[in-house]
Amino acid sequence: MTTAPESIPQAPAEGERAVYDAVLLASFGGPEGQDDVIPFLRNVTAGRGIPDERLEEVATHYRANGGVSPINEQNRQLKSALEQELAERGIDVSMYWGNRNWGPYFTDTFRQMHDAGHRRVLVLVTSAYAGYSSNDQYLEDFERTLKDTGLEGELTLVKVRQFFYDKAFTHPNAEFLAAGVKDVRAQLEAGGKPEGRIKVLFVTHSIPTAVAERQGPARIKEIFGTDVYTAQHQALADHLMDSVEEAAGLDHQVVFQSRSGDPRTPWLEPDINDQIEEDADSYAGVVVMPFGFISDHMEVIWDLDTEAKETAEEHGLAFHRAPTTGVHPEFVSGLVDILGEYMLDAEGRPLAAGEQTVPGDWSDLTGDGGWGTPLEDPSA
Ligand SMILES: CC1=C(CCC(=O)O)c2cc3nc(cc4[nH]c(cc5[nH]c(cc1n2)c(C)c5CCC(=O)O)c(CCC(=O)O)c4C)C(CCC(=O)O)=C3C
Ligand SMILES: [Fe+2]
Repeated sequence: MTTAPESIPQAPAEGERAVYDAVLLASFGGPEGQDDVIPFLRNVTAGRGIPDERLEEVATHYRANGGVSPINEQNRQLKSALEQELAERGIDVSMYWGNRNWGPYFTDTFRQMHDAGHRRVLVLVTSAYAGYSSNDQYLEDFERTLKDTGLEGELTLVKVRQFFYDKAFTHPNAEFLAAGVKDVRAQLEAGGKPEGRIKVLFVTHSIPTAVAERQGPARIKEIFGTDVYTAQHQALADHLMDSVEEAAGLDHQVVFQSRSGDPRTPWLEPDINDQIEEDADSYAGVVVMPFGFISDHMEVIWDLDTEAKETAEEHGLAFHRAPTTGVHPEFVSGLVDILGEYMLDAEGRPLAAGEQTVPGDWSDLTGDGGWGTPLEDPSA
């Protein structure tokens, strides 16, 4: 079992505990109609050497869904659920929403917040893990947006910590795992294979191995024997398997989806489809846990509900795709607890606190020597 002896979350840094007047929900963004699809994909891949054939292929995933990604509607729902939870707790703060790749863009949201008189903004990013795409790239976006809007020195932004190790994220996922195992057991029973072996596949977004290798700190690489991006997922997967009774004795593995970029550039493996194929002779069913994501956006519904499901069916495996945290009540209230670690009341006390459930020292999960050029095209 790969667990660190100490449990240390990332604490708010000096000066990050303050009185805030706005909370920004910061996300990826997605197209909302057929005409948006290609401009959106160009925004996502700007200057990063994703081949046109790959863009065309990804476009078909969106086109099959009317050119609409579910992600924006999911973020609207998360924003209103957070607003409701904040109001119920009497926390007086205005909520905003902005995206990296589609409207409402950060530039518009930043101006809107400033026009409304807000100066100290607490930022919640819709990614549970620390990594270049899920953390640092957002910080780069915020810096560029402050420059572009001339709001440097006017708006102060503080991004809250990652939360894959917090009850906000682990409790709903534990519930999903238990339900998934029960469902696959029921499917096997109904199919006359009650003794069939079940495997739990924990799936997350692949990233280039070179980007993963640049991330520190070294202590985590030593404990887990892998890169820090994978280690965060491994720690949560192990924790869920340990804490969910229904999953006792089952095999599990962290696998990856949605690789892109130049085919010659190595990305983290195995791909979920390859792993399902490899496991087909040894197992009767799979529980797929998309715990790399917080909502059922396009990458989840395409790569898992379409592709991975087909792969499993081709090989006669029972299949269950677990939900993502979405607007699960424990997720929403747990996120407000985490926001509350940073927000001080009139007496200078934090309004709330999250709770670390995955053991380990998860402080300071950044790129050790800088990220370099994370996604350079080897053919360039
Ligand atoms: C780690 C990670 C997360 C998880 C953390 C997080 O949640 O933030 C994530 C989330 C998402 N990725 C998404 C969509 C896309 N990602 C792409 C491309 C890429 N993702 C990468 C990494 C990640 N991505 C990387 C290293 C690339 C290569 C180029 C680049 O660095 O940009 C591309 C380009 C086309 C292609 O797939 O090649 C698209 C369309 C959507 C929206 C889905 C929707 O519309 O519902 C979401 C939430
Ligand atoms: Fe992505």
